[in-house]
Amino acid sequence: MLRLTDTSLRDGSHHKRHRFTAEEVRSVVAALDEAGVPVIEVAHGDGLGGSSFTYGFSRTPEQELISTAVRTAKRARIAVLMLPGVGVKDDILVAQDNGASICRIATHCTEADISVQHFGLARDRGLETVGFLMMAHSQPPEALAKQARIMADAGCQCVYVVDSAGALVLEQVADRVSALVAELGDDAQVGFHGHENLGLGVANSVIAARAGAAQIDGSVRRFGAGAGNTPLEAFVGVCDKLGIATGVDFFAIVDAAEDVVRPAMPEECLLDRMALMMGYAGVYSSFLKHAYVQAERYQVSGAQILVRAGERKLVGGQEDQLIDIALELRREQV
Ligand SMILES: CC[C@H](O)CC(=O)C(=O)O
Ligand SMILES: [Mn+2]
Repeated sequence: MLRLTDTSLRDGSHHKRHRFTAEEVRSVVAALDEAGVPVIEVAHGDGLGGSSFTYGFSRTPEQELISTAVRTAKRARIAVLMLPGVGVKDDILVAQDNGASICRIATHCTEADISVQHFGLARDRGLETVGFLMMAHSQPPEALAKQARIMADAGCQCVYVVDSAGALVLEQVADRVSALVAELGDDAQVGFHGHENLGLGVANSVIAARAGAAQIDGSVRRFGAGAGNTPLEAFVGVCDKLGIATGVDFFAIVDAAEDVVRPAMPEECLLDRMALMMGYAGVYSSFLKHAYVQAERYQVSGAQILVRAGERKLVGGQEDQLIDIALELRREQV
């Protein structure tokens, strides 16, 4: 059975500018759990420890949201995400004390070696582990496979091809997933995390599953960064039609999307000009809200900021360079 993880309470945190309340987490977890979603990720959008001036402060401490999710879920397991350097190892331990049982460690897709001690710690503590190779469009399949090997050797049980920019197109997903499957064999599973910036989340996820991915991420109602993530309810429906078992009830997840998750969203995640630029230029989806802020502050085009961010090949953590780009555009205008 394909294992699905809903990321709306983590990736959706970017779209909501990290303003989740405990009540929203309770109602979303209850609805997804009832629909049979097996894993629900909860954390600040930028992972454990992300609440900061750089990334935006959480309205509710993330550990409180995690323990609320754990207390609410009857069957689903609660996962957390952390980026080494944004969070620290103690954050993982606190999340485990609060009941999280899956630890997802994310690095830029050329930097897997910074995750080694985190996977070691998580496995020593009995946590299930997942690795995120972010911005996977930026590296060829063979290079990604080598990075996946580093994670698997460190104790990662499933390495994800993470299309952070929503820039991968069909075969590009298949090639990357297949390369990881070939490299990892029985040592670790492979997963896929998509974004909708070119409107391909569901198609890319089907292709990933056909190429051997055993775990797929999505967010109900696309509630995620950029144009959002693969809409999980649509993906479940497509899987039903293709005969791919997910264990999730299509009708229940559609109701959850409409009646519970949508009211928790500030607005729909749009496939608009800014989102399309990210997919086209290969920009980290979580830069979207930061680009809006700098475009407004310096009165320049947000789309142009994103196009230049793609040209500069910025990676997560370089949000401040959006300010440099905005200033550059401003100087050119003057
Ligand atoms: C900041 C972490 C990032 O949002 C992880 C992720 O979901 C992605 O790279 O797509
Ligand atoms: Mn994402």
